[in-house]
Order: sequence, then C-alpha cells, then structure tokens
Amino acid sequence: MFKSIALAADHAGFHIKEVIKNYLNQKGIKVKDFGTYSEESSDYADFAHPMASAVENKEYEIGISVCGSGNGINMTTNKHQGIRAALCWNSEISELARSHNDANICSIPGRYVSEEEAINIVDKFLNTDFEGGRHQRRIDKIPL
Ligand SMILES: O=C(CO)[C@H](O)[C@H](O)[C@H](O)COP(=O)(O)O
Repeated sequence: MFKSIALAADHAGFHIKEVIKNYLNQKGIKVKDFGTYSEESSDYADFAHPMASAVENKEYEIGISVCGSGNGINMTTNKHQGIRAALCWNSEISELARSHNDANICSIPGRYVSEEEAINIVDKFLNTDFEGGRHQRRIDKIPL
C-alpha cells in the first residue's frame, strides 16, 4: 500500500479529485493536492507538471491525476522521464497498470467514471504490486 500520494486535476476532474482526496485522508494516507481547487476552467498542464515532478523526484510515491477524459493529464505527466502514467478507466485496467506496467501515476477520466468507480480504480492501484520478471524487461525498453 502506498503511503504518500500526489494529486492533480483540471476543472473537469476537480470533483472526482475531491472524492479521492477525502477517501485517502480517511485512510490516513499522506496527500498533497497540486490543484486545481475549483471547477473554474483551467489548463491541466499547470497542475500535472508540478505533480509529476514531485513523483519523479520521489517526494511522493505515486500520483493520481484526473481530467475530463484522462488523456490530457496523462499525456502531460508522461513527458517526464521518470513517470509511467497509465490511463485507468476501470479497476481491471488499474490493476494491470500496476502489475504489468509498474505505473507510478494513475490517470482517471473524471467525466466518465462514477465516484464509486473512481474509488475502485484507486483501491486497485494502491493495493497491487508490480510482478517484475518479463514486465521489468519490457519497461526497461521504454526510455528513449
Ligand atoms: O485533455 C482533455 C481532453 O483530452 C481533458 O479531458 C480536459 O479536461 C478537457 O479537454 C476539458 O474540456 P473543457 O471543454 O475545457 O471543459
């Protein structure tokens, strides 16, 4: 189970980010919210880059990011060399993102998941270990 988590969202992901933040706080997990802090229109990169840097620098073990489709915030965080962000639109994909891809950021499409689905996605991401083995070999071939 990860114990320190960085969060980021744009306006379209704000509500689901708040739901996730409350859930993590209740579990006693250390959370840093990099914004945004309202549903006022915003640009996901303004929050995704600082959050990804904090995960890349090991200030936080993993990140969870939310925008409307998940794509914008996922693309942005994956620009960071030390980040493997995965678009997790259900709990099975979320589990695979950890077990096969050792993902360190979980990107969630806030406009397309319910609050319950978002929590299930987060739970799988937090509680699934990387399998290593053949998957480590494949991950080692990703960097350019
Ligand atoms: O980047 C995205 C789409 O791929 C995100 O989902 C954004 O949240 C979305 O584009 C925001 O759209 P809006 O019309 O400005 O609310």
